[in-house]
Amino acid sequence: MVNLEIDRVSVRFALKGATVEAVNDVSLRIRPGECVALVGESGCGKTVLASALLGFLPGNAETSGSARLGEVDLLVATDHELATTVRGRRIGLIPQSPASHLTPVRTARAQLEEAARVLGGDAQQAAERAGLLPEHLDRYPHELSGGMAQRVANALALVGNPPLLIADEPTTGLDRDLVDGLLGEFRRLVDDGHAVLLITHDLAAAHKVADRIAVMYAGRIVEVGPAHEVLDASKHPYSRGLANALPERDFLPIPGQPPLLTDLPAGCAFAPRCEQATAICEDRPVLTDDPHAVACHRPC
Ligand SMILES: Nc1ncnc2c1ncn2[C@@H]1O[C@H](COP(=O)(O)OP(=O)(O)OP(=O)(O)O)[C@@H](O)[C@H]1O
Ligand code: NI
Repeated sequence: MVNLEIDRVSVRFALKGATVEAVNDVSLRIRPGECVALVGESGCGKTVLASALLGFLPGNAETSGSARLGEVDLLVATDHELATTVRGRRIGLIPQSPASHLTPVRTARAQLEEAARVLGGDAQQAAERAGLLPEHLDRYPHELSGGMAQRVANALALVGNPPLLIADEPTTGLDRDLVDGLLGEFRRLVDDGHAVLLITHDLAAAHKVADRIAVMYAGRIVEVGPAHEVLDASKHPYSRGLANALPERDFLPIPGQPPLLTDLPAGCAFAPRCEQATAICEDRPVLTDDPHAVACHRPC
C-alpha cells in the first residue's frame, strides 16, 4: 500500500470575466492505516479537491501541483488510465449527492453486481456491510430514499476493496445508528491498513474516526494535525470557531461569510472575520512544517 502525496495542488475555474480560485496550494499526505478528515464550510473547495484527484473536473478547470499515488500522478494521468487502474480499484469514491451518480435505468443490485464483476469484488458482502437489504437492492435509483442511495454509493465505493477511500459527505441523510455503523466500517478499513480521506461538515464524526484533521478555508489548508489537538487545542482562530460551533460546545456559528473565491484577499483570507487579526494579517501566512501545523500570524 502506498501514500497519497498531494503536493501544492491548486485548481482554478475560468469563467467569463472571472477566475474561481477553488483550491489553493494544498499539500496533504494520507498514509495507509490512517484516516484524515478534511473539514471546512460549504464552498471552501473540498469536493473540487476530491474531483481533481479522480479526474472528474470540468473542462474549464486548470490544475497545478501533483498528487502522487505510488508511481501515478493523478493530476496528469489520462482518463483511460484513471478509469482502468485508479477509480474503484486504487481509489474508491463515495461521491457527494450520490443519487445523481447512480445510473437511473438500472437497479441498485444490477449496478453493484456489475461493479463487483469489473473490479473483482463480492456484491453481497458489500451490500450487507452498507446496511442494504435484498428488497432495497431491487429498487431503481428514483425509488431509493436519500439515505438508501447513500448506502448504495457506499457499497459501490467499497466493493472493489480499494486501498484508498475518498468519502465526500458520506453521512448526509443517514440516521445516527447508520452514521455510527459507517464510521465503524471506516475505522475497520483503516485498522486493516486502508487509507481514508473523509470529507465532512460533521466535526463530531471527524473527531470520532479521524486520526488527523485538515481544516480548509477559502481553498487553503489553514490547520492540520492530530484530530483531538485540532479540535480541542485549535491553533487557528477559524478551527477554534468551527469547534465552538459544535452543539455540545457553545453552538455559536462564526459570524460573517467566507470571501468570494473570485476575489480573494492577498493576505489571510480569514482576517475579515477574525477577532485576533492585526495589520500583519495583510501578509499571507504560511503553513508551518509541524505535525500540528497552522497558517496564522496570531495563533490561539
Ligand atoms: N465547474 C465550476 N465552475 C466554477 N466554479 C466552480 C465549479 N465547481 C465548483 N466551483 C466553485 O468552487 C468552490 C468550491 O466548491 P466545492 O464544491 O469544492 O465546495 P465544498 O467545500 O465541497 O462545499 P460543500 O461543503 O457545500 O460540499 C465553490 O465556490 C464552487 O462554486
Ligand atoms: Ni462538497
